[in-house]
Amino acid sequence: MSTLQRKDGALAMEGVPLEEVARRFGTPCYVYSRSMIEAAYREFDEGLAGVDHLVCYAVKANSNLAILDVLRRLGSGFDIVSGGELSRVRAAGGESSKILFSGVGKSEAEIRFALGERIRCFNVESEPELERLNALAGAAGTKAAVSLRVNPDVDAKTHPYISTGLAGNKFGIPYGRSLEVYRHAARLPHLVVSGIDCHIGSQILEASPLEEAVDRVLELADAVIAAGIPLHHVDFGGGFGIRYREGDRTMDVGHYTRKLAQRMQGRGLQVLLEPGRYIVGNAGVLLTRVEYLKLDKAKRFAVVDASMSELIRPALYEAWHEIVPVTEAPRERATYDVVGPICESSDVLGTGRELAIAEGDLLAILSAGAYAMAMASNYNTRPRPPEALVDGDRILAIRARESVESLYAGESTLDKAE
Ligand SMILES: Cc1ncc(COP(=O)(O)O)c(C=O)c1O
Ligand SMILES: N[C@@H](CCCC[NH3+])C(=O)O
Repeated sequence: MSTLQRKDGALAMEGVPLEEVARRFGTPCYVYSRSMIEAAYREFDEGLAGVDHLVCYAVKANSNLAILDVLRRLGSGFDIVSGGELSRVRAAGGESSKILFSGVGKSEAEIRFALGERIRCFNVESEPELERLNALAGAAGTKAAVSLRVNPDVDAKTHPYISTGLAGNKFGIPYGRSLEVYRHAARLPHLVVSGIDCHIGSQILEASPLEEAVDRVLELADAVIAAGIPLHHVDFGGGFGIRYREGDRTMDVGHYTRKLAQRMQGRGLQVLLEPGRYIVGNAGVLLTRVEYLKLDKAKRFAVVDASMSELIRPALYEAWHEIVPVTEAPRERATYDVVGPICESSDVLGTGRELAIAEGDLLAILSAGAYAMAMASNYNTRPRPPEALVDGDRILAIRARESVESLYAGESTLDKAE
């Protein structure tokens, strides 16, 4: 929304008309704004300026190398959840000493890789993971820095699929067992206890659950320190919600972080956060063209060339993304379900949208910077779209469209199978 301005009826991102991006790269195509990404990162960094802190961008939201590079240049750390994300952060020049490794299912190979890269900290999610990490660090002749992800049992008041901090979720170590697990971790020879972390969910729009989690985590941090186990940092995770729909409220990140900084003054603990969506979500759009306008009895469909393969959020969470024509033109206004070409009834990008459009028109699906390309698939053997970054009045191609040949190659593997 705020990434875009309309000039003479045509939508532009920073200084670049979106029609020009579509002409250059075709559709569907993701487009991101560098200045929006930088501004969102700075809200966290400046809010926490009063305390020792590190903002660790959650790579899962969008792992494009150019975006990682933009953030690295600002001093960002990175929260990763796989060996693949670790490779990408390293390829973008991200420093190992600023990488956190989260996730409930770290494989042996991923742990070995991360130990070899000497990352900053493993956010451990279970007791068996603690044992595995200790054994692998010992075998590698090193010590692993660990933080325990505790499950504070706080209701994030978000969609149940993206709520992670309630008892009964698969994430983290139950709050009540945490102190005991800290005592055990401190005795393991190949681990160094470094911090404590939590993450209660995503797309959180109220500060109160986040603040409740801070209370719970700090209470536990005090108990851990009192038990003679020194801590270096506290990591309050990510989850900061963005505005998807005109009129929706949004998190006041500046207020939240300034309050948090005040609260952490004098504690001697570094503050870490892991925002993903807030940094890139509103900074991106998905461009798509109308293929057909179809009337089915009483219902009108706008069949576009993007689909749930490029933006699965509406199908998965019934999420709302604004859909707007890129160029305003005198057209008949009607109400459409905007759907893609995929053979699933859930391949819907928006329902009941009032639009003045015609076949061939270019549409922008807004707030598609986070969990869009990152969750894209090749379902229906569709090549994943290109990505472009707008930087002032420049358009940078930051990932080409996936090669059609590689997807369509009709090579038989039967006679080659071993
Ligand atoms: C451990 C962890 N940290 C950070 C994030 C980033 O969340 P968000 O994009 O909502 O800020 C997630 C995803 O929910 C996560 O699981
Ligand atoms: N992918 C989800 C959020 C999950 C966050 C990762 N734990 C979304 O698009 O909203």
